[in-house]
Amino acid sequence: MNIQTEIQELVNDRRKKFSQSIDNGLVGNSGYKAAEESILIDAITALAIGKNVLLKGPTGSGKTKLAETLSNLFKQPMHSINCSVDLDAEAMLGYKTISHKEGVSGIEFIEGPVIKAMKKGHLLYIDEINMAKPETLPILNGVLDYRRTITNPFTGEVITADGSFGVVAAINEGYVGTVPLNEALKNRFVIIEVPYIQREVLKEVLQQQSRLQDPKLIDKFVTLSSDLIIQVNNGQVSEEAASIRALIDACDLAVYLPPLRAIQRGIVDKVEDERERAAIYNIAQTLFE
Ligand SMILES: Nc1ncnc2c1ncn2[C@@H]1O[C@H](COP(=O)(O)OP(=O)(O)OP(=O)(O)O)[C@@H](O)[C@H]1O
Repeated sequence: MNIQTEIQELVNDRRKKFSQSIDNGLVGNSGYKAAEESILIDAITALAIGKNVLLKGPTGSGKTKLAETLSNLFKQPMHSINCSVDLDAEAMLGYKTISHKEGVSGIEFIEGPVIKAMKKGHLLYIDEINMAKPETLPILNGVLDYRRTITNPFTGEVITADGSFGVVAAINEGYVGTVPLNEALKNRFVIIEVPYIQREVLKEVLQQQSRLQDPKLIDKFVTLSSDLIIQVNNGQVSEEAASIRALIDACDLAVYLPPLRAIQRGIVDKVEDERERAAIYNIAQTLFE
């Protein structure tokens, strides 16, 4: 068998195994539920063959949930970096500190998430990758390409990642405070789009993750979400109005408060623009009054 066929079989086996896990519900009730199966299968396949995966989607679309689900499926713990303008090499790689062991003082290096994940062959999750300053992440270029290697600038140690090391990143393009992702960085990833789930899949997620149990109310919230997504696509309201996180908040509140007030607190008031807020509230009124 030539090497290409072998790789193909490896991937097929892994896909089969994971498709079965998905079919058998091993992703679990609290796992990521995909709008289309290809999202999960492609992310699994890319990781299985050693590609870096970039999850691209709006706020509250389940990117973190998907990363956690991948970590569970691969049985690989996940180490996270949360990007911000303050992110620096120390937050990614680690830092030196004074240690006192058995009465002797010395300098110790405390490993950060990148080094830990590389050495242990775990997953590295880089959240909001486009929130970091453009000059911060290039230090990871060698980690993110075929070299899988970094020279720790604080210790001089050359680290090559364990074979099972994997990288998942998340990006929310266009969100306030983000910068366009550097091309060389983006080029090192396979892109998986993570859209908002709708209809039956959304219903399942609400049933499993929110406190709300009333099936009629859940159906109305699912319709509200579809209507909001239409408005988002028409450019009438901003993407965050359709966030599943916000919808779960509104459903949870609706167990205790009148639904319209729950929607006001959970969804409407999270949106900045006055006109958008009024548009969302009007849609909710037509469904819940
Ligand atoms: N497809 C999905 N399957 C399961 N849960 C989902 C899905 N989409 C959203 N959720 C739920 O919605 C909430 C928000 O999801 P999550 O935090 O993963 O979003 P995110 O895309 O990482 O958001 P952000 O960009 O703001 O960090 C979580 O409670 C998550 O469980």
